[in-house]
Amino acid sequence: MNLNLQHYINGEWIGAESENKRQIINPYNQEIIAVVPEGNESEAKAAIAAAREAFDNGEWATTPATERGAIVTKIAELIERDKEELAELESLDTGKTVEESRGDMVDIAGVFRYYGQLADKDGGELIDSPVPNSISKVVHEPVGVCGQITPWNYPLLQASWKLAPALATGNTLIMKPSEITPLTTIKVFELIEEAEVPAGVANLVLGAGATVGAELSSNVDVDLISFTGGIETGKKIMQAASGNVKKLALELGGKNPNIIFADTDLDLAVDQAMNGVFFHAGQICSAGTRLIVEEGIHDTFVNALVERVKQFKLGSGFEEGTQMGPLISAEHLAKVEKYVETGMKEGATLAVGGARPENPALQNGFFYLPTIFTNCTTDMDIVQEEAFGPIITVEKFSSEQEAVKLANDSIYGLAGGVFTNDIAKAERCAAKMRMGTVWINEFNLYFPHAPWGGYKQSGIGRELGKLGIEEYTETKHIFQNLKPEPLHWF
Ligand SMILES: NC(=O)c1ccc[n+]([C@@H]2O[C@H](COP(=O)([O-])OP(=O)(O)OC[C@H]3O[C@@H](n4cnc5c(N)ncnc54)[C@H](O)[C@@H]3O)[C@@H](O)[C@H]2O)c1
Ligand SMILES: C[N+](C)(C)CC=O
Repeated sequence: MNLNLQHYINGEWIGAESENKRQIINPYNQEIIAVVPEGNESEAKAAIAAAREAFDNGEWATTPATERGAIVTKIAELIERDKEELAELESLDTGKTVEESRGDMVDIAGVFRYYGQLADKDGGELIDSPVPNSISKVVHEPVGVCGQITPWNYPLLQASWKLAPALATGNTLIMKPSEITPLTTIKVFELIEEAEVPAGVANLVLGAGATVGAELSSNVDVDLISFTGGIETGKKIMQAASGNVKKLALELGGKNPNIIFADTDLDLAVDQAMNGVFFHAGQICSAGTRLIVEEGIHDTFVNALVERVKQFKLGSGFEEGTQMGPLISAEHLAKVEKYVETGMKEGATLAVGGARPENPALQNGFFYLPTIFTNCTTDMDIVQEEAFGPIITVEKFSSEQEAVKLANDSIYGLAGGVFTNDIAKAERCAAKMRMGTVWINEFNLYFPHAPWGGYKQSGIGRELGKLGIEEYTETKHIFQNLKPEPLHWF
């Protein structure tokens, strides 16, 4: 593997000689695909010191935004140049199909392009000051040193949502990818180096959350922590960040409702219900795993969905025709199996799946069959909790109000969908659904221009769009008195 399997700190690749190593496993066959250094608090502290020095005494923060934007755009061009290598690395690391990874790489280059062109579009604002003979202006400045922590399901996509805006706005950063899927993040740091981002501005530390991640979250020299991952980890990071009142950006879990009205196009709704869940074996924060179906079409819809799901082809992400790869790890497979067991115990009806595949060719991978539970009720754990796998629960509703009530009965508020031909009804539902993204007659579509993030326990703040770059700025009001005179008040 032609990759710098090391940390990248202060412009240097280090760690090859480290005795602490971690094996990176291909979830399709459990083969070791790489061995990387396992960083800990000392590497994290070294990276934080490099980022602090680069921000406080370097030139990145004061580099003209146009120049920073050009460098971020250069990274996009390099990603496009190496997109096939990146896609194959991503699929090797995560098990997702290479077709999905190719789509991710297009999205990722688009994120860097979007923020590359946005970098110099915020010249601040002159305020029409109410004070005579004065100038009042508002400017946006970089936050400072940013800790960035990402999950294993979309390693480079979630990293791009953090790296691109942080660099575009003149911040310095320390990126910690998930310890189980670091390969494409390592590769993008090779491209960051090739794009000549100054040493110390962007740093990469490989390692676990409880060591490297915890240091980034608590260290007083880190000004902002941007985290994407599970709710429980997010709570730990909130606590750790409170030490120096860091700025927080949290992108957390989801249990995303997909409301199917009887007046929808059935084929469309069945097709989109699968698109909403089974990409990457359902390991998607915004997976529409909570189907809420109008009574009148429930049986027809479920039967059609079950028949389509029974045809799924599971296999290697590199094999032509594979529709679903493995789950990420043995631990995660066990978690998904536990949720299926819970669903059975709670009285849900297993309509399809509910087991590992019997295909001998898949026995070395962490495979699980696409699974659908019917006769589900909102009080069930299988309905309320994020299994983060290929499991759909189906509830019934009889009125628009009931559908929205069910959709909102959740601690989560990341995303949701509504399928109906009555657009006024769809808009009424969208207005009442308490979540950061609502799709009407679509599911799981996202692009750099629109903000992404959650209501309730699905997170704090937004990534993507203009809000995604504002997360990485502080706002300052500069007031200038043009005719200063003593007040003689005291
Ligand atoms: N909202 C979104 O945009 C979004 C996108 C992708 C994934 N997710 C969520 O991520 C979760 C799956 O990812 P995961 O299993 O990698 O999540 P996770 O919370 O287990 O780990 C995420 C990252 O946090 C690190 N980490 C773990 N403990 C830490 C600690 N104490 N301090 C600091 N860092 C720590 C991990 O090393 C990893 O890099 C799901 O809940 C999914 O919904 C959300
Ligand atoms: C890529 N995204 C954020 C839509 C789903 C992540 O799990």
